[in-house]
Amino acid sequence: MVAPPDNDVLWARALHFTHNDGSPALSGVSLGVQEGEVLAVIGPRGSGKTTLLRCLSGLAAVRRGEVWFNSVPVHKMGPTARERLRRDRFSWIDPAPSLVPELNVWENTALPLMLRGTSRRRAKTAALEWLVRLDVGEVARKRPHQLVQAERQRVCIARALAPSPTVLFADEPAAPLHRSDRAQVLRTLTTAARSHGITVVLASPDADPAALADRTVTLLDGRRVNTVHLPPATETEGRAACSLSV
Ligand SMILES: Nc1ncnc2c1ncn2[C@@H]1O[C@H](COP(=O)(O)OP(=O)(O)OP(=O)(O)O)[C@@H](O)[C@H]1O
Repeated sequence: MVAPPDNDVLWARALHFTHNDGSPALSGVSLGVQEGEVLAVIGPRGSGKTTLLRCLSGLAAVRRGEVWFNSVPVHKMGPTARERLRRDRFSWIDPAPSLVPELNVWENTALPLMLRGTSRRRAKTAALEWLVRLDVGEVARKRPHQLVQAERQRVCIARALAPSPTVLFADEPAAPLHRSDRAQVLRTLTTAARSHGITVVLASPDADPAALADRTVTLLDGRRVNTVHLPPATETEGRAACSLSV
């Protein structure tokens, strides 16, 4: 077994992944992510971006290939150890916002901090700061159902940044936003991550985030390729963006 390079916070080698129904998702992907780097993973729908992020973050168990986090072999961890790793070191943003309906916005944002042992008071202060930064400070006391989709997604982004994770996995984080909001939200996310030294792995079906990233990796049919033709962002917006009208 070859040890990963010292300056890579994440490192994957010859990653293969097949879904339970036999659908192939990754076919020998290798990559390294350096500490503090913003890495864009781009590729068309179904190219394996989500599966790659799930494998790197320990959400999906790796059966063939290796994933290392800070020289720790994630591929050898059991489900409990991977869950602890995700709770303590990683954050995740889904393309569609998902919040706890019974909690208000600041409580949702503070939750990951409290799960990591931060006091409620300190977690609330941090949550409110991040909500203001994401332009949703004024809805801090509302419940998720009182927000529009774009606001809920901004809350999810604040929640992911609030604990200052070592790595933030962002799977199409701007998908539910109007096109005019996307660049601003992606810029806020990447700027905030850089100022806090957070490593970001950001998946996108269009090339828009590449301009904000330090480096771009392109996937096609579960493999890394050098270039791929991607349709303009307007054609890749999909269902989430269509359902968002304020
Ligand atoms: N739960 C699943 N069961 C079976 N096949 C799946 C599952 N999830 C994804 N796949 C398949 O695995 C391949 C990679 O999917 P993945 O979601 O990782 O790609 P993606 O690039 O993130 O696409 P998208 O932008 O549509 O989310 C595709 O062929 C997809 O149909």
